[in-house]
Amino acid sequence: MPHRHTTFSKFIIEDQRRRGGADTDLTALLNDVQTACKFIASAAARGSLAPSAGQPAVPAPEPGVNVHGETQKPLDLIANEIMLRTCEYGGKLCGMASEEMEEPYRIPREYPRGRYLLAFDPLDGSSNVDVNLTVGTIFSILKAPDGVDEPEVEHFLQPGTQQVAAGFALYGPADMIIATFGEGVHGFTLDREIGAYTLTHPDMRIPDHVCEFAINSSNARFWEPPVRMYVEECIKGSSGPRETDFNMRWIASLVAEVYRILIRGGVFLYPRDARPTHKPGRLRLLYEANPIAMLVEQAGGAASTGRQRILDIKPMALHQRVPVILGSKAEVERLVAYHAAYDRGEELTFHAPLFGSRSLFLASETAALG
Ligand SMILES: O=P(O)(O)OC[C@H]1O[C@](O)(COP(=O)(O)O)[C@@H](O)[C@@H]1O
Ligand SMILES: [Mg+2]
Ligand SMILES: [Mg+2]
Repeated sequence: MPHRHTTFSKFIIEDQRRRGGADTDLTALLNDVQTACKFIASAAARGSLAPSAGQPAVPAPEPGVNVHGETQKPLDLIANEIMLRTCEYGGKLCGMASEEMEEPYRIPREYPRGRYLLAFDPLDGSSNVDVNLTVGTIFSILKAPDGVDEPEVEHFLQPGTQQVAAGFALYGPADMIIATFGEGVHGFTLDREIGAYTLTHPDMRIPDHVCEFAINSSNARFWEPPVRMYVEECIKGSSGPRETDFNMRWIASLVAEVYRILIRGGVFLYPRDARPTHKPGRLRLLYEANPIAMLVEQAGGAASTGRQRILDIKPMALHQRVPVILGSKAEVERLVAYHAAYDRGEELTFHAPLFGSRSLFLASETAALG
């Protein structure tokens, strides 16, 4: 077992040796990613204060509206610039894809190119920046197909099972990195005194016991019946079919929700819904759902769209959205079973004080979702 307080860099090298294959390119790339996260952590921690003397001035473009139609926050773009500038010159990458950039970013010709692709969400939970809540950065590392050093969109469209490493940084009361390098999930806390992420949570496992669910209930009227039924049962608690009480959480920061689930179990849902914008879901496959799904599965949980294992999805577009249901395995399997029963046209039966007196749902309900 690695020694606690082992640094992130040392852990990666030891982990590779233990698993019989040093990959200095991957180690170097992961070190660039952790350096970028330190810079973003420092920028996030300064909040509305001007950049400190020691912090590199990051000339970020003016915030606008990104490819998703979302208004960008200044920190979205500062974080994006930090990721690009910190990871582009190390010689391990041939391209990057970001939530904040419509097209892939190719490594400038003056830098050597490598065999990896990096997809990232520079700042996750952006709506929480102005209210000083936990945000993060999500990253996914893939191999570029052999011979490719001018990556096109299609080269990033690999199923999540092809990821060689994935993780997220948390910028909160403590700054952390939660990562998997293909075997297990490990948590590192930034020791601000020495400026290093050190191992504090080796081999994280998602507890099976569940008493919390996370979903944005303000969207309830748009949900499909399987999701409605699941949430209704949780809300009914010990007086309902689940015979146990549940608590609800919604932080509106995927990274913070997933970290909570890694620590104390539970389930997170951002399902597809009837709104034209959310029919395919809200979260993005390449740099949100896939890296998180790899972490969750490596920690003994499950991640599904409700109908398909997320890591098996063949991506069709760089910024593709997918429904996301993840967390403690048994809960995800329960939701998958509800979706399957529903898609077979079976009636989903529950008593619905919240949704009015109707207690039976028929497959025709799906019609509204098209
Ligand atoms: O605002 P909503 O609908 O509650 O959605 C919150 C979700 O959107 C996100 O903020 C999307 O991520 P970004 O902030 O990177 O765009 C997730 O972190 C979070 O789970
Ligand atoms: Mg995000
Ligand atoms: Mg983001």
